[in-house]
Amino acid sequence: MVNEIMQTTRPGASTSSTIKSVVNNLTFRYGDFQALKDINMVVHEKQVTALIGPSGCGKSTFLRCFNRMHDLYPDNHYGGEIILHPDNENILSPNVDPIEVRMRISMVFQKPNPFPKSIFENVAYGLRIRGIKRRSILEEKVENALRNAALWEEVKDRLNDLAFNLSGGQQQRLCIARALATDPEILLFDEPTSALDPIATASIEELITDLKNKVTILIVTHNMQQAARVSDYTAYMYMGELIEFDVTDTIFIKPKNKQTEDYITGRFG
Ligand SMILES: Nc1ncnc2c1ncn2[C@@H]1O[C@H](COP(=O)(O)OP(=O)(O)OP(=O)(O)O)[C@@H](O)[C@H]1O
Repeated sequence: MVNEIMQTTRPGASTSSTIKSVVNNLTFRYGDFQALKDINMVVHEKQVTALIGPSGCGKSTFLRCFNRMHDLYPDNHYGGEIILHPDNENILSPNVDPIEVRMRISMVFQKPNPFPKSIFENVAYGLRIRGIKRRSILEEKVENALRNAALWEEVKDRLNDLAFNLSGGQQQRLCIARALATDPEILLFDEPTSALDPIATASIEELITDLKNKVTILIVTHNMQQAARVSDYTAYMYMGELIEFDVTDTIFIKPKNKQTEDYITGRFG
C-alpha cells in the first residue's frame, strides 16, 4: 500500500530550506473544546505542505488559523504563534488586523463558492477592496490571475457571464484565480477537489503543482494519493496533535512514528 501510494508521487519532487512560516506552540479552543494542542511546525516557502489525518483530527481548524478565520466567532481562542517571514510577524497577535492577514493568506474552500457576480467581478473583488479602481489595472490583474489559474483560455470571451454558468471544475479554478488576484504569500486549500470529478480533480492537482513556483501552499486532503502526488512536505495529525511532519517521501515510505505508519497503510482510520 505504501509503495502503491508512492508510485503516484509526482516526479522531480524537490524540497527547499527557506522557511515561510514557523508555528510555535499553537493551541486552539472552540469554547471549552481544545481542538489543537501545542503544534510546532515549519512551512517551507514555495513548496506544497499537505495536512493529513483521520476525520476530526483538526486539519481544517489548523488551516483556518493561518488566515484568522476563527476570529469570526467570539468563543474561539488561539494560543501560541504563527510567525510569518520575512517580516517575522506573529499573525495571531491581537495587534494584527485579520483582514490584512486574509489579504496575505488566501483560502480556497471544499466547494467552489463564486460570488453571484460575473467572472470578471469575482476575480476583481479583492482588488477593488484594496482600492484599485483603474479599469486597465483591474483588467491586467484579472487576466494574470485567470492565466495563473489555467482558466483564461476558457473564459476570455465571456468575462461578463455569471460565474454560476461555469462547470464545477471551472468554478473552482475561478475561486483559485480570485484567491491569487491579490498576490497572496500563502494559499490555503481545504479539500479543494472533494466536490469534483476525476478529470477536474486532475486539472486542479496539476494547477497546484504549477502554482508552487509562485506561492507557498498548504492543503488539507483526505486523499492520500493526492497528498503523495502534490505535496513536498506532509504533516500527519491525530486528535488535535501533530504526530509527524517530514518530507512527503519519508512520511509515505518510511514514517518514523508507528501511528503515522498505521494510518498511511490503512490499518487505522
Ligand atoms: N465550530 C466548531 N465548534 C466546536 N467544535 C468544532 C467546531 N468546528 C470543528 N470542531 C471540532 O474540532 C475538531 C477538529 O475539527 P476539524 O474540522 O478541524 O477536523 P478535520 O480534521 O478537518 O476533520 P474532517 O477531515 O472531517 O474535515 C473536531 O472534533 C470537531 O468536531
